[in-house]
Parts: sequence; structure tokens; C-alpha cells
Amino acid sequence: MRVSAYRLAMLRAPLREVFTTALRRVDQVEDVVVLLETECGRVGYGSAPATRAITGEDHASVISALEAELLPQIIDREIDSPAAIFAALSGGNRNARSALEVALFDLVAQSRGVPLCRLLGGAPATLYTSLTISLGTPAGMAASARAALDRGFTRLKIKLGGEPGEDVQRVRHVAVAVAGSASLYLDANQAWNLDQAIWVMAQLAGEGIAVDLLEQPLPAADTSGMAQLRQRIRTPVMADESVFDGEDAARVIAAGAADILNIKLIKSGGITGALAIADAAAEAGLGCMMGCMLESAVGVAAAAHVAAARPAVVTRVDLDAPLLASSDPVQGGTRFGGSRIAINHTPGLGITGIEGLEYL
Ligand SMILES: C[C@H](N)C(=O)N[C@@H](CCC(=O)O)C(=O)O
Ligand SMILES: [Mg+2]
Repeated sequence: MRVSAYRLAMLRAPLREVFTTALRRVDQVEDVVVLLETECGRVGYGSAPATRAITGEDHASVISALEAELLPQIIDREIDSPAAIFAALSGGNRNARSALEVALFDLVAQSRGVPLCRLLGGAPATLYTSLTISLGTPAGMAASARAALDRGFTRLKIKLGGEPGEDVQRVRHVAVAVAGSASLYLDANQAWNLDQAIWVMAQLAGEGIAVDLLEQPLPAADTSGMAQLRQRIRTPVMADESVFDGEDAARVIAAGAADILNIKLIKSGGITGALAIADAAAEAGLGCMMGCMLESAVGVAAAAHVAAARPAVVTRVDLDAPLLASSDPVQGGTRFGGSRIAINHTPGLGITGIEGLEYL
């Protein structure tokens, strides 16, 4: 398979509500989309959002890495396997690499006539995602949680990361709103220190509020704090910003800093890096969550395929970004509806087009 041409475009989609975490606020889905074209008329899709607060990249740095560094490495080159993709690409930044890798994997799977997850060793499946409740006022978050129940979600990810007393209030309000109809997990996006994390979890335990999982409570580099926290609370701790790639995974596992790892294609620089994290976790007997950034259904569909390729280790998915948007311009392929994600059985990612792309 030879990539003969490429196009770059912007995909924009409005959100149902502004997405707010302890790290950033996002007003709309805004991805750089890579379209790779082959001599035989196939199109491979990949995408990346700007995630400056997490990976340091904005749209300009993603576009420049693609055009100046990465795309020249693959144009008119024979690429027909995952190993060839890995061998072809060097440099760039994580966001750009992820977009390009996904588009290449899409094409290789299409050329073999199999869904992407089959190329990666799995099979199409139905996944069930949590829905994220943005950081806000306790009353506002409770209302969003009730709306999520109405949409059929039974697992909610509660964004925290303000003053600890206020965070307890937020969880308390959400817990009352869902009244046991949904499991709750918390994501502080690095906002607390060790004492604050212990205090918040003790308050919630004291009030009998069940918390399923605690995601990235401490700063990404504080693996020793995360390891100490695990000894002090009963709730499993998940590493998100502490684990970008396979090397980070090995370090976090060796430090005993997490019970579960959150894999995201944008952090790992694509599918190869994501599988390296899953393999490291499997070897250590840890589970993984497949997560996403606030991004379009192109990258999230690719993440769903990776999850379906490693069902024994990727036991949870937080692939809700397309559901946080008020419409999905991506046509064909993996379908997102309520909490249900139905992975396509058609070749590659199965994408047949994207409405409203603004070509660069
Ligand atoms: C969208 C997903 N549920 C999520 O919360 N992902 C991130 C943050 C995404 C972003 O800032 O774009 C997370 O911290 O888990
Ligand atoms: Mg997180």
C-alpha cells in the first residue's frame, strides 16, 4: 500500500455544555484531521485535538509537525503492516503522531479487508462508556448528573479539582442526585496534594458515599505520593497524566503508584504506544481504562478499536467525547449512542466521510 497524497482539515463540532476540568476549559470539539489517500482510491482518517495543558501541543504545532516532519516520511513509501508504520515514523509530537498513525493503521486494515481491531488482534465488540460531568457548581453538577441518568448512563466520571471542601460538596450533591442509580468515579486532574486527597476520600467514606475509582488525584510527577495514597485509601487509584507512554507505565508500575492505567492515544502518540502501555499493564497484572481527550469521533473510534483489541487488560472505557458534542459529523464506522459504543465490522475505521470539514 502506497500513500500518494494527503489533505489536512479542521473538524469543528459544538458541545452540549462547556467542558471544564481542573486543567482546562474547552468550548467546542476542534480537531486537526489527516486524510491519507492511496493510489487505489482508499482514504485513511486520523485526528488530533489541541491539548496544550496536557501534552503541550496546540493546533499550529500539530499541523507544523505533520507537514514538516511526519508526512514527508510516509508519502510514496510502501507501508503495509503495523511494523512498517512504526519503522516509517520518527520525531513529530504526540498529537501529530497519533493522528498520522491512526490514519495509517486505518489504511493498512482497509487494505487487508478487516476492521482495525482485527488487525490489532481483537474483534469488533460493543463497549459501554462512562459519561463525564464537568467541573462546576455542586448544583450544576448534580443537574448534569441527573441529565446523564436520563440519557441512560450508569457510570459517571466526576471532574473535581477545586478547593477540597468544595470538591466534597460537589460529590455529595451528585451522589444525592443519582441516588445509587449510577456508579461514581472521580478525576481531580492532578489538583490535590497527598493530604488533601486523603482528607477528601475520608470525608466521602465517612458519609458512606461509594467511589468506584480515583483518577489522577496528585500531580503527574508525584508517583511516590500516589503510591502512599494507595496505602491510605480503599478506592483504587488510576494514573492518567502520570502515564503517557510505555516507559511511564513501567515507572508507575514499579513505584506501585496505581491500580489501573488510563491509556489515551494522544498521550501515547498513537496506537503503537497505547499497546505498549496495555502490554506493560498486562505483564504486571494491572488493568487499564481506554480514555480520550475532548476530541472527535475519529480518534475516539480508533481508541475503541484498541480497547477491543485488548479486552483482557482494557476492562473499562471512558470514550465519551463524541457524546459530549451536540452532533457528530463523522459518517460511517463506530457508532456512539447513549453509553453504547458499537464498533464497525467494516474494514479499517469504516469512516465514509466527515461533514463540514474545513480544508487547510
Ligand atoms: C473526555 C474524557 N472523558 C476526559 O475527561 N478526558 C480527560 C481530559 C480531556 C481533555 O482535557 O481534553 C481526562 O482527564 O481524563
Ligand atoms: Mg483524567
